[in-house]
Amino acid sequence: MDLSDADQGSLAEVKHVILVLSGKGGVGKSTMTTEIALALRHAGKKVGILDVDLCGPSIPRMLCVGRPEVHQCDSGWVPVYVDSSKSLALMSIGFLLENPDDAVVWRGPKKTALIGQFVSDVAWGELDYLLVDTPPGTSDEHLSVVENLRKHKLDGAILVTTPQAVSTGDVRREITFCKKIGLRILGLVENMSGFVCPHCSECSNIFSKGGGEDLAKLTGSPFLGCVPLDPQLSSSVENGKDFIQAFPESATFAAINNIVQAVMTSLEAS
Ligand SMILES: Nc1ncnc2c1ncn2[C@@H]1O[C@H](COP(=O)(O)OP(=O)(O)OP(=O)(O)O)[C@@H](O)[C@H]1O
Ligand code: SF4
Repeated sequence: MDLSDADQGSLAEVKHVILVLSGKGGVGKSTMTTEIALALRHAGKKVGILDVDLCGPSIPRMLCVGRPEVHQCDSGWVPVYVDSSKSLALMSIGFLLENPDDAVVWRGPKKTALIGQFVSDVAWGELDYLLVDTPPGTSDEHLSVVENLRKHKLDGAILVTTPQAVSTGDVRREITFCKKIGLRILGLVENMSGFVCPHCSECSNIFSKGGGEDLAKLTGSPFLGCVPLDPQLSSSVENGKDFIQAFPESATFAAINNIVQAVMTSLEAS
């Protein structure tokens, strides 16, 4: 879609916007959003994360920013910068909620209005990539995010799944959702694919592996790669530590980095 800068509002200086989706909760969508953002920053990109997961905004905890006071400027809400170089910016719906538990009981129109405002009113400034972390599933909130982003800018979606979720069909529903609304699937990520031993770094496939890749082939979607279940990743995420900075030689970082390189190649070539 070719829009003038004025039409693109606060996303005028954002080069690429990517939605991160998952068919069900707990598959590691927020973890993947965070790690993809950190890996993009590691690759020298300016990155933003918009966390619209009203029912569980977990990115602020993963990036150790707590609940800062959010300020407004003439062009909208000022995002919170995770680092002093201002190369990673975050805006979470959790920052604006007086009581985060309230959102769970809000009715659809209130959620939809807040999401609409959120998408248009953050003063991102110049960014290479904006990742949008959504609630699990395919609901009206997703449609609202997609509709609002499409008025501005939207490249496509990364779908996160686990080997078990592939077999339950959740990810198939997600693929159908994207196809129905004409949203480009940038690719599938199979998370928690194998277990990395914290003692010897050997990766064992506890659950069946490769279902994500097969499904991607079957549905004509790109497959971006597998990320193993790694205790060091989960403890970094739980403690708000930068996994990539702490374990740059790990197989898990290599896997995340391959995914990021594939996304950059696909978007920057087109
Ligand atoms: N590859 C991984 N290795 C180890 N732990 C992981 C991995 N991916 C996710 N986790 C852990 O799994 C838990 C769930 O992850 P996360 O919160 O990212 O899921 P989610 O899909 O965003 O869930 P929801 O949408 O319900 O918020 C977290 O404790 C996270 O640390
Ligand atoms: S993979 Fe090897 S080092 Fe790790 S727990 Fe199993 S036997 Fe021990």
